[in-house]
Amino acid sequence: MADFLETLFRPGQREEARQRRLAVLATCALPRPLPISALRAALGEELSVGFELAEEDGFCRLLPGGHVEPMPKAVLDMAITLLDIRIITRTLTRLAPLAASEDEQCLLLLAGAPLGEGRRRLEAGAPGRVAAMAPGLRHALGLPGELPASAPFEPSSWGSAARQVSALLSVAAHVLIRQGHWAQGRRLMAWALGPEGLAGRVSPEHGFLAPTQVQFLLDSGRREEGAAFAQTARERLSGPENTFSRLMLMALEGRVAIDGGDHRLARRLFGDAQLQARAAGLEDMVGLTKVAFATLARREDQNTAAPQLCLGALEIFLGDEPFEAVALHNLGLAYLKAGRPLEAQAALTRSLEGMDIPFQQLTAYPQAIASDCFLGDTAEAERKLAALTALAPDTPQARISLGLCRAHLHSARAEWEAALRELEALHISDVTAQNHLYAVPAGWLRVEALLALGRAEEASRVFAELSRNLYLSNLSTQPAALNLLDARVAFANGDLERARRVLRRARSSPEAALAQDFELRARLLAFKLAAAEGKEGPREEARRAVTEAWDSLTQSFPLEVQQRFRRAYDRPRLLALLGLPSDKEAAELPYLRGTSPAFQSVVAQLRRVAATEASVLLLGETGVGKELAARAIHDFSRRASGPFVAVNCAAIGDELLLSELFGHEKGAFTGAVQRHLGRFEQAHGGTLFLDEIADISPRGQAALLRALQERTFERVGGTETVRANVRIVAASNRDLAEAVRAEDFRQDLFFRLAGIQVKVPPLRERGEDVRVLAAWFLEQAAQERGDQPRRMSPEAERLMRDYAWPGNIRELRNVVLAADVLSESPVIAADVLLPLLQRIPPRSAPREGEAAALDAWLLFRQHGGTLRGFLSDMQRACMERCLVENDGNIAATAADLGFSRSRLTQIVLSDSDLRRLAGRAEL
Ligand SMILES: Nc1ncnc2c1ncn2[C@@H]1O[C@H](COP(=O)(O)OP(=O)(O)OP(=O)(O)O)[C@@H](O)[C@H]1O
Repeated sequence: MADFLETLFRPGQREEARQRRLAVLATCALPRPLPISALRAALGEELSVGFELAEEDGFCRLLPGGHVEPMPKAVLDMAITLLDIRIITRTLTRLAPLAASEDEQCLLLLAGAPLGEGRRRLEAGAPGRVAAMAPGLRHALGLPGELPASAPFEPSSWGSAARQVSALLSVAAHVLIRQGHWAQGRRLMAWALGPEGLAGRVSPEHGFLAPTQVQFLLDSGRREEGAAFAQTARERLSGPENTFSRLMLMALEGRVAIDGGDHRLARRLFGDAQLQARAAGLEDMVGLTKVAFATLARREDQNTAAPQLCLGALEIFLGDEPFEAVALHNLGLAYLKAGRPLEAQAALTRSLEGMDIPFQQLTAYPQAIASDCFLGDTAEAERKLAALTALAPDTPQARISLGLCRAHLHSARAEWEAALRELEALHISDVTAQNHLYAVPAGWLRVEALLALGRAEEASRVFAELSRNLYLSNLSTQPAALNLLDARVAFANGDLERARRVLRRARSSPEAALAQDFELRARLLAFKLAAAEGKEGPREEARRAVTEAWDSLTQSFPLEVQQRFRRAYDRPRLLALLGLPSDKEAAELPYLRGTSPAFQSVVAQLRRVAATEASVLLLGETGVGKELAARAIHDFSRRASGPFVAVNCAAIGDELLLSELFGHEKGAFTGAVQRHLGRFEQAHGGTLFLDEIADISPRGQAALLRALQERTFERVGGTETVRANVRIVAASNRDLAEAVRAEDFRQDLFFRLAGIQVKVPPLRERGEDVRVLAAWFLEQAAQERGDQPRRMSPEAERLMRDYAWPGNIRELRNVVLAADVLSESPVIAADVLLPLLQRIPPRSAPREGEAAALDAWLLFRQHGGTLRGFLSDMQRACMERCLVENDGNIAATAADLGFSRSRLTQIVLSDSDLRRLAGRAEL
């Protein structure tokens, strides 16, 4: 799953696409023709093929003599929209040294980083023309100083360079907006365009600014203004050089049409835009129209088509990070709608990496955090909140977005009062009221919080406000979910009749079946309604339906997600509400079975250790369930919502172990094509399970010890010190203390790991558990078959009870599953089971010929140590016996034992007891 999108990104093609855009940006920013060699020198090898590709696509002209000609500004939108903001600022700053004059240089610097070096030079009062521009720029950039009396920019005084100046200042405005400095960006844009501002003169020259302007208006909730402007701009930008801008505007107009419920208009606009994009060879635009169609498909509940369209767009957007992010974001939303929350979470999380435009980030983060919270992954939600806090500009929108994220987190932890406080603070803001991207989720969460707090009347008021604000103007958004909320509010207010009616309406909507937990919530409400009526029949039926909905919602989740989800959703409360016996095992750790006192005492120990942060060492024979015990420690602990990462130390060769544990930097060794995060970093906020720890090499032991002592480490090939907050649980089926004595394992590392030791007993000491576990494995097999579980016959049970289970639960599981497959009847007979237990004979009724093996086995069991220790003791016992039988004669004993005389002499000499038994004359 984690890699499901990887295949879409082909590094080679990404690079070419990026170079081409970089070349377009450089060509547009040139004040006059410049040699390609100078540009390459300034921008580095990054542009080895960029200019040729840009020329092939008609975005740039190469003059004889290897010069690049400046391009009309109309193509600049391609570059600015499709490049990462960091690349734009770096490129323009690098071009600055190529400027012929101080003012040109200042302009390039200003365009690249409007609040950086260029601005500092202006403040210092650059000479010449730039100095003359200073008052206007100071005003536009919000610097203190006198306001210019009238429009300060007069293009005519700049002659032929005016276009250049205005374009570069517009780029600067664009950069400001993308960095989140909206007010300054807009002021600068208006000033750069002269007295009429953008709205007054959408000339082909400045066409590239129109989509940004529209996007800005839409994202700040001014939809009508944005749509009107998009239409005017599109009509004026009719020339072929403005195709990209025009198509962008069409896509944006379509977005407004969707929001207004006019799907036909949206479909026509997207269809036309796609046709024209194909005709003009603008592949990226084709990708964008696919995303637009996906939005439409999502709204129309085409839950298979919507993700497909986004995946198609992703394939086109090779190398366009910001656009890949848009496609991934939409993919996430499509998966949410299609009831695939795990995929949604992955796509939404990935999308955040490539987003560099604040207004996108500010809306995308709360959505991604909501998907984490739904799955109970509060650790991930917190990580995102911290990232957003670090990057958010200090604007009203950013404050709202952060507040919304915090409210999601509070709600996920059932801290309803705190959630409500956050939401009420948002509610008073004008920006929230204007912008449905914030108003909808905020209103929704408020209703949920009020319902949870039992403040039904207020919930009703807030709900009315929410539906009035949003749904009267926008009927196309989630009617089923809204109706369900409406029904829940009605029920809370005691209006059962209305609750029933609205619930019916909600469930009749085709979208109802899939959306997140809609079905579960709807059935829960139906149950409450039936319970309120007091009729036992419907009540029973509704109760069964709720359990079924729960199972179907959670069945596709991996184990750890189920754990988190269960906690987040509070299943025990759900069960209590249904009046079902609280299935203790299911509500806690469903995967850990066993009723024997020996096992229950281990579970109690695991619970106790889980409450601490100490390192734990799990000991026990192979297959006793050490990994499961480690997982249980994680799930019982406060880290449960964080990751659980397991590493089998024996399975990884020494050379790979360090990079596996600590990660590596790109280029650290052959094949290290990318930075790779090691298991320590992957387990940040959670638990790292080191299995088979006794098999770790001395080098690995030293590195591990350092990481545990210092709580920091470096990635292989890197110098940066990395800190990961992990709890370590290690396991071994060898006696680790013995390994320390034999100097196979470092004592200092042993003490670090074995803060607390827990011994998991072998199955043969867990009596009842054999039967309990066998029944559980049979039940699982039956579930997979979709059938009734088989049972063991009493003889088969006896056979299992008497068997020694050297491979413990793993062996039991394999045997039971094999018997399940082999058995033709619903009751598994002893003769089906017996051949499966033959590998090592059972303790009782040994069969002829196998008695010796059984003796050896029993002797080994009595010995109680390791096999190596047992064999060496056996060898010694045989020698003693043989020496006695041969009256201390070394030659005869050696012959009996199959040793050479000299080897036996050597052994006997090194052992004082044996020496005593051997005749003195012999040695
Ligand atoms: N209490 C239990 N309830 C249900 N299944 C169990 C239990 N304990 C172990 N198992 C199952 O037995 C198998 C072996 O368990 P696990 O891998 O945790 O053992 P281990 O001690 O770590 O083995 P090894 O030492 O070989 O690594 C797994 O399939 C696990 O799911």
